Amino acid sequence: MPGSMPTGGSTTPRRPAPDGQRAASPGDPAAPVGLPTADAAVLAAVAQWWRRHRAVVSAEGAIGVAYSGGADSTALLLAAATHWPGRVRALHVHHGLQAAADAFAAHATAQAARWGVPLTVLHTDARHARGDSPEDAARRARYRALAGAARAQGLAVVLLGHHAQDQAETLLLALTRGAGLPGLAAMPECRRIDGVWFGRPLLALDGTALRASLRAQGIGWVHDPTNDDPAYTRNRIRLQVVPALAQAFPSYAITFARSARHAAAAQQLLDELAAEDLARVGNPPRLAALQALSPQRLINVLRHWLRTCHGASGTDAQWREVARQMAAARTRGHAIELRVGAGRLRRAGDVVLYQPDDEAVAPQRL
Ligand SMILES: Nc1ncnc2c1ncn2[C@@H]1O[C@H](COP(=O)(O)OP(=O)(O)OP(=O)(O)O)[C@@H](O)[C@H]1O
Repeated sequence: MPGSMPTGGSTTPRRPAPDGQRAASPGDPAAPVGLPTADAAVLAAVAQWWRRHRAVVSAEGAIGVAYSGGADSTALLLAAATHWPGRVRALHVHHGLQAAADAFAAHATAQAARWGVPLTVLHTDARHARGDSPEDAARRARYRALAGAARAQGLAVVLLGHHAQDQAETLLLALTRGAGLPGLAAMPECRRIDGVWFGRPLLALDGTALRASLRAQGIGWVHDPTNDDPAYTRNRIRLQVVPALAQAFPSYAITFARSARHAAAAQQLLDELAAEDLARVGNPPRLAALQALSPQRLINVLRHWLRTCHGASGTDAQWREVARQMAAARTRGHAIELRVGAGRLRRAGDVVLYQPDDEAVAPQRL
């Protein structure tokens, strides 16, 4: 694994994990040696997360842990296996993108075996299309694979190892893209994707403390060298922006996480308002009812309608133009036809309709 860090607790899978146990050599199905003591803060975070969300996620089924072999998911796996003895299933995604992926999978397999946790390696094709971000393509492929495995294994939830610094990075990344509230809300603690619940119990925890605790116990982890590549925006944020931020504002991760929670709460209110407004304007929405709303509220309900009923989204500029044209359409003959996302929003008499691009050609195919 090129570029891996030989210092501290992180390790290349080609070297034995410095955990005082058996070496994690690829293909070595290490015999279970029992669990070391889990970090108290991580254990408490897992227990609190479960108390908050157990009523929503199914109380039945095993608990999945998305285990990359990195430090954070290692700490999470240990805490989960301690909290739910015999009930945890580890899932490792082999992205197939770098030569080291085999070694990551071998390390994860050996570590899970030492702790007596069944692990499944999921192979994905995470290559990105032209113009698509490689990070986004890999993330989408990863969640698809995790959700598919969770459904196949009947898992109650899949837990992820994101912590407070990851949350702050996500917020900063959203700012660099000019995101709206959904982006500023960053990563939720609990979310359903493709019919599967995903949970992030460690979002309030300090990642540095988490690593220090693993190191103190001699528990090893793998370091993905692509995390150091400054070609990726997230890495530049972590390697260049965050150190300066942490020096000037030592509590930045905690306060940023609080801001993300405020944004998430505000977005939830906007969604509730949009659902109420949609019930009032109808589906498809009536133009006159839309015109009775303020421009921002009109955009809010149409955004919600497009997302929930058509799985589509538009840009800021497109929505501003929608609001402008709807306000201007005061006569019966005033046509509206606008591009929004991968489709068109148009007036049909008293209502507005959305026609996705792929549907526009469907009648010719039939
Ligand atoms: N290859 C993978 N297989 C399974 N889960 C993964 C994988 N990559 C990431 N995850 C999950 O997503 C979380 C956040 O991803 P991130 O890219 O920050 O991971 P990492 O830095 O490689 O590993 P870690 O977060 O464990 O230190 C991980 O903690 C883990 O739960």
